[in-house]
Amino acid sequence: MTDTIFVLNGPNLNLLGVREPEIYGAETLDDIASRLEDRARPLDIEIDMRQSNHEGHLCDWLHEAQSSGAKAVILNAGALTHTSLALYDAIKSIKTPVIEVHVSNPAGREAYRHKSYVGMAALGSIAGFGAYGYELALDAAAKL
Ligand SMILES: O=C1C[C@@](O)(C(=O)O)C[C@@H](O)[C@@H]1O
Repeated sequence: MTDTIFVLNGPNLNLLGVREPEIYGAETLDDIASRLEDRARPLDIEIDMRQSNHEGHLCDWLHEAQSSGAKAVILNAGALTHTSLALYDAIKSIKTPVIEVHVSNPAGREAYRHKSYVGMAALGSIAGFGAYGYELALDAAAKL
């Protein structure tokens, strides 16, 4: 049976590749999606890649990950990482494992990026490896 992994992306990540490339690199979200699909295919995993600039969509999709029986969620919540108690609660509300991903390394950046509500609820976190972090997260999710 083919497993599905949700890859959820929050605010401003639709602008990856354009937005502050010195921090976030040149790869777009579409580039990342196609590399994830290539990596997932031989593992018999389907990638469901989504992006929204709205917190509620991310909460709804976390709930949907559980109700649809997804194997795991890879979540880059963007700036909501550092502010969203609603995302913390949504992750805590589901049994589906959630892996936090960041392109940059928030722990090495401004103090207001050091706290992660997502990281406090997630199974584990990957940060600072650029877009490749999504592939690392997929490998980790595939092993669960
Ligand atoms: O939007 C983002 C992107 C980010 O999640 C990352 O992938 O490095 C890090 C966040 O601090 C920032 O607000």
